[in-house]
Amino acid sequence: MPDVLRVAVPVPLPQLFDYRAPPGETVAAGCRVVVPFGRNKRVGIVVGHAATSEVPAGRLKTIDAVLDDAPLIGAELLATLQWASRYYQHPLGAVLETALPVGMRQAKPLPFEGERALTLAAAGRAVAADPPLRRGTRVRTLFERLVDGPLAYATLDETLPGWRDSASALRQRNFVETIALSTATLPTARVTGPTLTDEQRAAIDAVAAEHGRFRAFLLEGVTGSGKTEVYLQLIERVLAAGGQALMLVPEIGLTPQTLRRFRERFGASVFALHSGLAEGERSRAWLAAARGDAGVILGTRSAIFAPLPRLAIIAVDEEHDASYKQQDGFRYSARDLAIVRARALGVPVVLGSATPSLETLANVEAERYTRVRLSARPGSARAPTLRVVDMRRSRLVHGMSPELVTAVRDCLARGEQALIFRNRRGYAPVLTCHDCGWHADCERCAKPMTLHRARARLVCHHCGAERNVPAQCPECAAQTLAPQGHGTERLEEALVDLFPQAPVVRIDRETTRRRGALEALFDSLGPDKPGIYVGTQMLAKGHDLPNLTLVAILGVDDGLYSADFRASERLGQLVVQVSGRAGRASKPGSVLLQTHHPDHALLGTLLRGGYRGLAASLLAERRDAQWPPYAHLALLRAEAKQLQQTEKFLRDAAEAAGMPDGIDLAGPIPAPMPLRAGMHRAQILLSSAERARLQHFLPAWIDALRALASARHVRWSVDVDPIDLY
Ligand SMILES: Nc1ncnc2c1ncn2[C@@H]1O[C@H](COP(=O)(O)OP(=O)(O)OP(=O)(O)O)[C@@H](O)[C@H]1O
Ligand SMILES: [Zn+2]
Repeated sequence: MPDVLRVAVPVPLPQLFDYRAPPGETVAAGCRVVVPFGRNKRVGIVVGHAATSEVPAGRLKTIDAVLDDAPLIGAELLATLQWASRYYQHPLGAVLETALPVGMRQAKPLPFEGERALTLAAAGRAVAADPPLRRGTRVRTLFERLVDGPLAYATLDETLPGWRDSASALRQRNFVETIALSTATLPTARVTGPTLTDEQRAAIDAVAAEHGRFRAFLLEGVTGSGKTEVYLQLIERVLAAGGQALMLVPEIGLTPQTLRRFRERFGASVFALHSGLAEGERSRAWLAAARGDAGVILGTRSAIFAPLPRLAIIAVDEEHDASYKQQDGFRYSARDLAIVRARALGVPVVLGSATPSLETLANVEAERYTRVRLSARPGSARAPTLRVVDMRRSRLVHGMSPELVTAVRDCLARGEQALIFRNRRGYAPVLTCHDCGWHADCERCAKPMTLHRARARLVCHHCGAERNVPAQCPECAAQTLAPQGHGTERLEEALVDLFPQAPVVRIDRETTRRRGALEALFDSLGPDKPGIYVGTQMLAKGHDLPNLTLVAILGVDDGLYSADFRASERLGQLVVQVSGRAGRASKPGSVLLQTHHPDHALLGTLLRGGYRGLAASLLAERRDAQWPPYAHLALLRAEAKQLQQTEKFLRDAAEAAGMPDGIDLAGPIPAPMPLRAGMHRAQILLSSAERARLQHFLPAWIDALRALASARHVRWSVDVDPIDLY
């Protein structure tokens, strides 16, 4: 009778821990248990059983409590987590720590499973016909909405921003109360979708034909072609058949529109799952998924670990997006795990993008994935025209060429909206002294600090260090300190100056810090008024702005000459995605790309062949150079206070590696940013034509690294399938 439980405990140690089950009890894999751990108690997950343990019988401890009667994590999810732990070389306990919401990791009863909703209380219902509330006020609006029945908090968040203040006013008069509804009883607001285009219908049919079978699809649809509509209708079919759907998006905060569209279509069975949620809400969504109450989980990266017993389809929108890869701790790719889970479950998975990653395109080329296409925008909308503006001979106005300024003026005169894209927040990327050439650098990163003028601070965008703006040059005492270059803050100032009549809305991390700020900014300009958006890549993602017809792209030049192997791919994706915001409805859109390098090969390829042309040429380059997707990488990063410590560790690591068969080992080499936040950084890059060779090699090597004396003085990590070498 095997009575040893193998338990994963959320600690950064690679092994499982053995415990004895309480006498006479069986505890299934996937259940949470409370275990004594050192001097503390921990909540762990039972991963398996064994007949015997290496721990001597006398020292084998018994678990304190079993928290779940039935497994909280089903067999498929547990298997996926174990696979991910092995593949990404990260301890299973720590993997579980990433996968489970905090609420699930506590030795507490599970939070209640209902959905919080606001409803009229008895006093409110009594006056429902003629409420004593002034007409046209927000309080009255909220009240009137509730007359039709209870509304979930989530629905109110989507449809009545700021409703909480009105709710407290109503609560004071005992007109409303909060109740917990099971999701099944919540009224759903159903909106039907548009008539599909032939291509959309073909895409849906192709995927739906694989219901109940694993198959990976690339939904390659130009920007604005209606990919979201394809996901929505596929999910509709899955729900009708009693299944659940998992939909991953890069960042929910950036695209509140998406959540709104899902809620309109599927009502309260849609649960959002992302890091911006309060802990209680996260747990609630997670449990609703686990119990099968949630029909759709719409979430960011970590939602890939949602337990979904009836999962029947997975969709990953903007699959090329870097946010799917976690960049610290457990460095998994949610996009890749979507494939792993879909295969384990035997369900279709759809990766969608207008600018697919080269990995995914290579998988299509190798016939592992099936491509379905949306080649045009629905209705009268056309793809925008792209033109390169040569800055070399023009006299710039606040960093903008006269051509660009004219185009913005014309756009506003037509009553339309323009988007000025610059991927640099702050006022100016550098502050220099005109007399002696001094510039303000971060001492801990040896890189220029960005001037934030409104806050009157210099900020390092690499480590977050801040300081006051000096009144005079610290080197030569001249009073000639001047900002160099243009960030979004400075462009905003310039645009207000140039176009005093037009509203200018800046969208970047500074202006959207508060919850709901992004939506408020979009609302402030509204869908029809003429005006200007200026901002960073936050503006590149998924926004659907019908009156936006001009996109101006500034400052891509850094990206043209970056050393990172993925820089060209990323730049192409960014340009195409930002461009895709123009002309999405009936009016035609145009894009101006301002550069000092109009003859650069990348721009030429992009202009002539679009993203597909660029991707084909980049794939050929990667094949020649044996870079991913034609090779597989693992990166050992190390950093320490002293350079010698980093170097010593990496030399030892290289020695421990020896000369593994079929694996190229490059390094130790300095990291692209050799100094960051005061730490000296370097790395070793492993590369192999065969994934299996790396997978075979890494575990023993990592064990050896853990045992190195020099490892004690450094922070190190191994990144499997790194998306950059930064
Ligand atoms: N069949 C259709 N008929 C009419 N309008 C449609 C149809 N399908 C989608 N649309 C509309 O077209 C616009 C773009 O669709 P959607 O946002 O789904 O595109 P997308 O491919 O996801 O775009 P992107 O990748 O650029 O974010 C939306 O306003 C959507 O409502
Ligand atoms: Zn710094």
